[in-house]
Amino acid sequence: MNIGILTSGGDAPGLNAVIRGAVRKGIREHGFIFTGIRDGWRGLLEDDMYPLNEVDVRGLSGRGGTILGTSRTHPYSDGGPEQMKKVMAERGLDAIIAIGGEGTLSGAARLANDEGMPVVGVPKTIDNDLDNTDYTFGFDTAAAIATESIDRIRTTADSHHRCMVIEVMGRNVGWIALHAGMAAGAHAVLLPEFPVSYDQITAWVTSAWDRGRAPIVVVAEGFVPAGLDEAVSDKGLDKHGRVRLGGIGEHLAPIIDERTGIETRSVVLGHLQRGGEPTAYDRVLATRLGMASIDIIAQQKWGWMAALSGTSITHVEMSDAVDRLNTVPQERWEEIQILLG
Ligand SMILES: Nc1ncnc2c1ncn2[C@@H]1O[C@H](COP(=O)(O)OP(=O)(O)O)[C@@H](O)[C@H]1O
Ligand SMILES: O=P(O)(O)OC[C@H]1O[C@](O)(COP(=O)(O)O)[C@@H](O)[C@@H]1O
Ligand SMILES: [Mg+2]
Repeated sequence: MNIGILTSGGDAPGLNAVIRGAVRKGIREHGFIFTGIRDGWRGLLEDDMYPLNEVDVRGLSGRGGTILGTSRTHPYSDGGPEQMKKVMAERGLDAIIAIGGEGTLSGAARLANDEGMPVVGVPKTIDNDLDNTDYTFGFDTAAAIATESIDRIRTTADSHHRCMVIEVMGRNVGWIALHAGMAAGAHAVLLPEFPVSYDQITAWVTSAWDRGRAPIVVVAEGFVPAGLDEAVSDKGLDKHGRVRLGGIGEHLAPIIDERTGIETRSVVLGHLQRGGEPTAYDRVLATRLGMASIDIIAQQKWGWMAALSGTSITHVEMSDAVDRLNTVPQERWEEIQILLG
């Protein structure tokens, strides 16, 4: 079999480890050959691809980014499934491994289930917003980078007796904010799932200040202050029409400053959270998921993806994983509140 591999959506540390795991296992166990498709669905629509062999994936488990490149190109644009089928036939591709988040896998599920295409998936995202898999690779690395950044910001906050607001990624879920906030000992943690009033934020900041601490506020980019209808975003749309989140940190800092009298600054961690080497946890998870995608192909389970359940790698239907977002549950929110303020 000739297997095409593509990476789509925002990059996540561990993508290269998936590619290496899949290619190694596919070649060694099944004698498959591989084709690297550039920049997600764009490469499949535009026939931009190249042969991928064992030498190409050498030493990749710890390398950040994706050697294949990525994009947010929609699979139903520019000729859509019919064009992809034509390219696959010309190239002799027998199956596609799509490595992506909820957007990419929604597309992959449609291509497999509605168009009859031989597509399987591997879940990735720093946001950890995919259902039916316990954790996605990239999340552990992003939470670790955010934690280290908050630790660093704390020393400057302490020195200047300031409040610092740190805005982290995550789109409409608060996993990165929750884990980094808990790991770094933040005094306020603000998640998209649970609106919080300015009064409550002010109370947490003041309580930390009154104990002699420089208050640390971690806010997820998708957080919606109580009373507002939608996330505070000042960045408009990306070139594919998707809302670009970000701006809540800059929104909150002057409000906290004015209400508490504590000098307040905000920092946006941004793409730093996605860059560089994956943690050991993400390397192992990504490698195992990549290898499992080969089992799914060997069993011709089109429309399925590899997933993590506890410590085991399982196979689940992609459509189930994208049905709903994996949001932070109420009990995790209640759990962290005892630590705030
Ligand atoms: N329901 C859908 N069906 C088909 N394609 C989709 C769907 N939702 C999103 N996409 C495509 O997948 C791309 C990647 O999704 P995005 O959310 O940006 O990244 P990720 O795959 O990491 O979640 C989007 O830009 C869009 O082109
Ligand atoms: O890289 P961009 O296009 O600025 O997008 C930023 C978004 O990508 C992410 O880093 C990852 O999102 P996806 O997994 O959906 O690609 C989000 O946390 C963030 O909102
Ligand atoms: Mg997404």
